[in-house]
Amino acid sequence: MTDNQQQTLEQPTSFSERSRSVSFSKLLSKSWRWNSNSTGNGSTQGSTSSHDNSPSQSNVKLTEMGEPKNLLPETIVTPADPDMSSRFSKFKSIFQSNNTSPANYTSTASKNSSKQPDTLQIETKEKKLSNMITEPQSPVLRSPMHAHLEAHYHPYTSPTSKSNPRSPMSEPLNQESSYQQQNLVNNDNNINSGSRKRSPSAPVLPKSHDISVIDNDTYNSFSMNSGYLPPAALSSTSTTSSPYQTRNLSNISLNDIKEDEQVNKFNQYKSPLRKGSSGPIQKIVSPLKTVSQGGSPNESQENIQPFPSIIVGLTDEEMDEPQDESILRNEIKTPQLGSPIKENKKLLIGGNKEITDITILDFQPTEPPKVFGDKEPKRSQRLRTKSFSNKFKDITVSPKSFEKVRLLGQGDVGKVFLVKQKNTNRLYALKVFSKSQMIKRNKVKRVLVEQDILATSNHPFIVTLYHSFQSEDYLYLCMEYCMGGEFFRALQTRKSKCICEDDARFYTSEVTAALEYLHLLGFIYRDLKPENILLHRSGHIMLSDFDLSIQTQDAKNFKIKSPMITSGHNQSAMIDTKIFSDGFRTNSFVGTEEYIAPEVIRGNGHTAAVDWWTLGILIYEMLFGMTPFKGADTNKTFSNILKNDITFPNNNDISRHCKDLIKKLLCKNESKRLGCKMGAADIKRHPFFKKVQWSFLRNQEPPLIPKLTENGFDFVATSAKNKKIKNMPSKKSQDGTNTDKPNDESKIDYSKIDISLLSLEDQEKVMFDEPVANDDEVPEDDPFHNFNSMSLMEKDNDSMIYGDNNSYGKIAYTPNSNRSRSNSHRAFFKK
Ligand SMILES: Nc1ncnc2c1ncn2[C@@H]1O[C@H](COP(=O)(O)OP(=O)(O)OP(=O)(O)O)[C@@H](O)[C@H]1O
Repeated sequence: MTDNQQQTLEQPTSFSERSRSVSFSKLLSKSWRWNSNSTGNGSTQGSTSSHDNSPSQSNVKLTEMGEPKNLLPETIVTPADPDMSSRFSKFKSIFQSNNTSPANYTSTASKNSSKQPDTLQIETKEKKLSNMITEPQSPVLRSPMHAHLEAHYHPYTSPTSKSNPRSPMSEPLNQESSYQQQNLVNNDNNINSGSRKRSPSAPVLPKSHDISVIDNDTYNSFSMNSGYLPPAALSSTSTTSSPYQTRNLSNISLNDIKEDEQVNKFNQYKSPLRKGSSGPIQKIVSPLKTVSQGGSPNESQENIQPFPSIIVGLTDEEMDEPQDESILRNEIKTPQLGSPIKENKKLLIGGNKEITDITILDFQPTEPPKVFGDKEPKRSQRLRTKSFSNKFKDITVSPKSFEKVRLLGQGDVGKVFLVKQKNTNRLYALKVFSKSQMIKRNKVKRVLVEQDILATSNHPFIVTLYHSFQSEDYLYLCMEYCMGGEFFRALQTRKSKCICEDDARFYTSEVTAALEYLHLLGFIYRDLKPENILLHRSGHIMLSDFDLSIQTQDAKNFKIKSPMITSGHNQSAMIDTKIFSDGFRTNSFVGTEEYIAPEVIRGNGHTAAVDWWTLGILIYEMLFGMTPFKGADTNKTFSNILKNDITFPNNNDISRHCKDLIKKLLCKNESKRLGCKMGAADIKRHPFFKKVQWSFLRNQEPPLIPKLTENGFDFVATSAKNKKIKNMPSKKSQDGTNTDKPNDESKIDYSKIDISLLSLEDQEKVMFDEPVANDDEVPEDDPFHNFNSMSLMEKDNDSMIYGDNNSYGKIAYTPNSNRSRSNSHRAFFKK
């Protein structure tokens, strides 16, 4: 299809107004509490949804689940505990004060948790329950996201920020708002097309929410009181009339981080979708003990589970079978290193009969030899003992090794900077997370997952992690700089906001390969969307942003010796990737509104099949410039996702095979969806990909090549300007005194500085000035102890060198004229 032809496609009218990109996940990290004093009011602050499909307009008033510090702000104060004398004690204390649920984080944290918060927690929950029963009307759903957003975008007018001064987010978020606006400007500068703005990472939400949710003839009706939808789903059922809702929220990623609670609810409730279901149908296991740092502080005592708990779905027959308890706990009884695991038939491989070719080796690390005797540093072995750890060595850089070039993007707890390594001139994308923000918003486990996936991955279509390290106040992930930025932006530069089928096939095949790889490692990505696909300077894709992903099993313990190779296809071997997540379900509410799979909305647990659903939406969006189920509001979108059949704009240019692929990926029944049998292999075998040479994907000519425009960012000038600022900013210690010291790091005691009191500009300076904290300096009871600091071996470094054709400049995307001739196996060998 030519570009001109593309212009004839139906243009979605609302699309130009749509802005998107934020993951709900980033915002719904906390649970909810019933708050009769909530500032929100459905009748006064925004109309409730008139969603006509709602059978039960049950309304409730919820607010962010009170962290203890919300209720008792004084508990935030760093306690004068002699055990907390380390530089990290302030985070430990914040962490502990946030952590009311002992099992959620480290054992030490739990030991130190006071009883008071727990009591409050329980009382709050009881109140919530009783209110749910007794208070029938006028609910307003208020979430941390609302508070965040109102403060974020309307710092002067936000009722939340005014009336809820104890919100942990108000102050920092108000600070952030200007930054984000600035960031928006930066982002806008990056593209020539201004037709559809990308929202920053935090969306504006309406001030009131209608809790009525999707009525679905096919899938039953639910209401708030049914408890079927997780709070995140409910929260996202936004109304449209709030003055605060200045942009569409459809691409906010959803994430109720409280996976443990979700799991428990899920475990207890009887799904209306399961005919004949008469009791709990899942068992909970927690195979990821290594990632057990996170979790919500808001769990009730009885719901305590180490994160992330994974639901293992068992069939009814399986439920009747007596289960070996150790299997249910996912324990692997393998006495010797390297011994094949015998007959661990169910949980490892989901009872799939076809997996007999798989031999799984136990890579459970043995105790590392103690070369230091008693003085062995107490550093975390989380990543160091993984099979891929020989890719890494001890950290070789620190924040000071980098010089900021510019801000690339911003999430709610992290900022991504383009940086230049001072001594090598290499360019990187440095993602910097504020520790205090992560603790306050329960994102600790998320960043560990992200680090895990990035460190584990070694794939051409997954962004490379070069260094990860921490300072006292920040965590750093130093990644390959993807010069082409977001694929979303590249799409926006096309006149029709879409690309032709052939080009879509290219991107789809690369995304499929990346998902296949992730699934092979046991990860479910869960947040596929054009915003999370970055473009390498070559034009190939790079998946990024893994903080919503989940590991379905502890992949470090398994290695495929002889993977099942499927036959019958005309080219490269197909691996059954589904076995790596087979039988696992998790019920977090994660994803992005327009991309979210029906099973996630239903709150019925989901599997790796959600990634194939999102792939279907992605293909659709690439081809038609809009997503297929977008509604006027979130309710409608969810309703459409659950009920509507897929329809295509009237366009004959899209082939039958392509439509068939989309239809099969967007099958609402996940057990019939393409990919449900053998994962990626099912997708790769679809006729749409008939001509795709899977083994040669990275040698194909990409359709769009990012090119730097002439008027690139003037790094030299900026750099000179930065150097003029010689002194460190004025700093206030936590007791309020001005430390006002010059930029002499040896004299700055960072442990006494409350970074959040600094201006954003000054915070950034600290980001690039703090000394690195080596792993053995981070106490075992520090919430970030398990964030390993490591550097990739130099030989693997393929990052861009600063100065290569203004590699920091503005980007344009040029169609690749070589593409049509070169995308074949033969053309590759002719070169
Ligand atoms: N490796 C990279 N190269 C170039 N740009 C990047 C890179 N990583 C991230 N970015 C930019 O920074 C933005 C934010 O990054 P990322 O999505 O990882 O952060 P986040 O906090 O998870 O944000 P979000 O809330 O949008 O998911 C991205 O949308 C992208 O524009």
